[in-house]
Amino acid sequence: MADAYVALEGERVVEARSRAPGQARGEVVFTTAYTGYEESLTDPSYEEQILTFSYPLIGNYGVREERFESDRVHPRAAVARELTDDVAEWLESEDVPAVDHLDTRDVVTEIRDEGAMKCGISAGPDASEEEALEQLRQCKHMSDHTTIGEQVSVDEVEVHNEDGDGATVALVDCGAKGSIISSLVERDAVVHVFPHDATRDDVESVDPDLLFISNGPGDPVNFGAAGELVEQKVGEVPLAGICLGQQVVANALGGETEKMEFGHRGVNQPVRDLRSGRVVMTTQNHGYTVADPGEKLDVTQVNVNDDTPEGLENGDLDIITRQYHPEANPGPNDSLDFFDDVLAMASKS
Ligand SMILES: NC(=O)CC[C@H](N)C(=O)O
Repeated sequence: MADAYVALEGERVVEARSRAPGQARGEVVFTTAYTGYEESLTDPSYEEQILTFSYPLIGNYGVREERFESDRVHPRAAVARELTDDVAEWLESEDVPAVDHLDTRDVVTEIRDEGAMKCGISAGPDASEEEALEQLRQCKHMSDHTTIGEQVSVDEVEVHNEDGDGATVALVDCGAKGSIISSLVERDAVVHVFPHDATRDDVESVDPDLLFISNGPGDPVNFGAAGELVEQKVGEVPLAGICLGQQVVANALGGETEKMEFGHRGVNQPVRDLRSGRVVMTTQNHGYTVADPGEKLDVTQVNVNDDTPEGLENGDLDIITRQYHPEANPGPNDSLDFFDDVLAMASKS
């Protein structure tokens, strides 16, 4: 007998098995990544979403903290065909509901056909179809999480590699993955991590060589302070951005973003560099995209599958951004040279 229910927009309820009890709601998304469940489940960009794994067996190499991208699980719930006990116990200890033993091919197909959708989950001994539907009714659209930045950002400035010899980076934490910080630190940068609503004065107090806008969850228009900072600092200091960071930079410089039908989430998204013609495999996790880069930014890289902008640049203003995750984790390391490029830009400033 089912002890978990997944209610999808349109009020279709799918029966499942509870692996970690609780009630949850969020936009249901899927990742096609076949490894890297620890990294995905701790990626702050999944805040307020329900993460479905299209790969059928999740957890087969355990759970190790050193692979975490932040200090907690961010999706509101996890859905898989089969979750191992290790993962189920971890999610239960984090109070994050998890369900399995449902046909995830069916859920993924529905999202692909109908687009990103709201979802409600009820799991455990007290689970009911009605509760799953109630969660669904209370679910908000991702763009309506207007204060999501507060949920995922540091409260106070943190400094990494204070004695480093490299560039001074002001990283605006909109929900930064740990691997972005470690990729910069490995290149000897001194990284000052600022709250999502840092002001121009805050950032100028460290006299940065590079202003870096991190990844983060939801609609980039809800990160107004970061956008304002970009507007104020453009031309004065080199600028870099990853994922939400690319979107914030584009919006601040006269471009526009929009919600995608069902987004890109996985570790084998092909990206073509328009200058070299080279294609790299990339890690992605985004539901919004740059619809119009504006006049100041050139599209330098595109997604091979749907032509959406994957890289934006302005050589005169020293701006480089990526829609994908060059820091990988999970996923391929093919585009780690992004960090060398942005730090080279910082050192000539
Ligand atoms: N990984 C991210 O930074 C995600 C960017 C943005 N929140 C989106 O969903 O498009």
